[in-house]
Amino acid sequence: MNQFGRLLRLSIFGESHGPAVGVTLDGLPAGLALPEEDFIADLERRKGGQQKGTTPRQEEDRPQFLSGLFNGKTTGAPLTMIFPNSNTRSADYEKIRAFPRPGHADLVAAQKFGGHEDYRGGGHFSGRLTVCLVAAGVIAKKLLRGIAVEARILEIGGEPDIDKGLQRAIDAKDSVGGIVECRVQGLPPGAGGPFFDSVESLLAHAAFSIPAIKGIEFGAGFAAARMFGLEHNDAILNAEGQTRTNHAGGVTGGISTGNELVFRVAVKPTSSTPKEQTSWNRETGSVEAFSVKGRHDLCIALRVPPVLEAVTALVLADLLLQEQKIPNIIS
Ligand SMILES: Cc1cc2nc3c(=O)[nH]c(=O)nc-3n(C[C@H](O)[C@H](O)[C@H](O)COP(=O)(O)O)c2cc1C
Ligand SMILES: C=C(O[C@@H]1CC(C(=O)O)=C[C@@H](OP(=O)(O)O)[C@H]1O)C(=O)O
Repeated sequence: MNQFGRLLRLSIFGESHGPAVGVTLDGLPAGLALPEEDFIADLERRKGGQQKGTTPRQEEDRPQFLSGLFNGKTTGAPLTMIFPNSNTRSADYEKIRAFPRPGHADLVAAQKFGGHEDYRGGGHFSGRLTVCLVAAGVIAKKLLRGIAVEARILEIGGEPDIDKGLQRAIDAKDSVGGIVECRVQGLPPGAGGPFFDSVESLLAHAAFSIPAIKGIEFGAGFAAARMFGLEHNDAILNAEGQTRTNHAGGVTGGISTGNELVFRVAVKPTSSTPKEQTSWNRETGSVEAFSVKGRHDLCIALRVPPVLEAVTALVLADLLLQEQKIPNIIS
């Protein structure tokens, strides 16, 4: 159930206000060096509290290795890392327990799990678990030698000037969404398959596993629907499949073309907006006004780039393992 990947299998576990969140990666090649300092850059990029508009909740976010690592290198056995939760404020959630937050998982979780779910901090649904994805992504990036995966924010609240987009939300005392683009350079042609394991299918599957992602498009994406064929076709320039334009975003027939892989995701505005809103009160049974108090990201998109890079790297590493382009033992 809570597993993703074919040869490189990822599972994540834990709750935002439980003792820890964690990740197990199975199928990793043996002999891959994993010094702790190699995790720091991406984990720091994901951390909250570093910039305006992100949660002030501060966690250390350093991996603790429980298995799969010996003498600083992967053993080939399942690798498990955990990230303790130490800065939780669960009382915030007791106060609004009567009100399932619109746009958050509170109500669906209660419906599905009958009230047994850990609702504190969004429990297992929380963006907190993306620390696990980022750590696993650091390892996947190491497997992608010569391939660069980079994501950046394209706009916040429809505004390409990110600071301006964010300031509008701060002034409005409301949350805001955004668009994040991911580009991959150096991906060889031949990864992916025509149907269920198309590069787009797998990346979409992985991207939608990030909480708050509501849309994805590859290359020209939805704009392709408004083009004529001649405009959209990417003229092929040589036997390597290099093309003059890249409306396909680096994938045709579900298979990587060797051109740059380009896709964008839509990140919704944080449901836990500071604004007063209404919800069905599960104690009184009536619809009432309430507001969320707590330490929330005003703009989740600010935190998404390293997470998107991570899931992208995981998908591509899995596909390249299948293509036998990554060895089973790293020497
Ligand atoms: C890095 C990250 C941080 C997030 N921070 C918050 C937050 O502070 N408050 C909140 O309500 N939702 C936050 N979310 C989004 C919720 O986790 C998400 O909306 C919720 O689990 C419901 O899932 P859905 O939006 O995919 O439907 C965050 C998501 C990510 C990826
Ligand atoms: C803890 C993180 O983000 C959390 C994601 C989140 C949510 O609802 O997704 C809600 C907030 O949780 P809390 O109310 O416990 O502060 C964020 O802080 C993190 O990203 O490490």
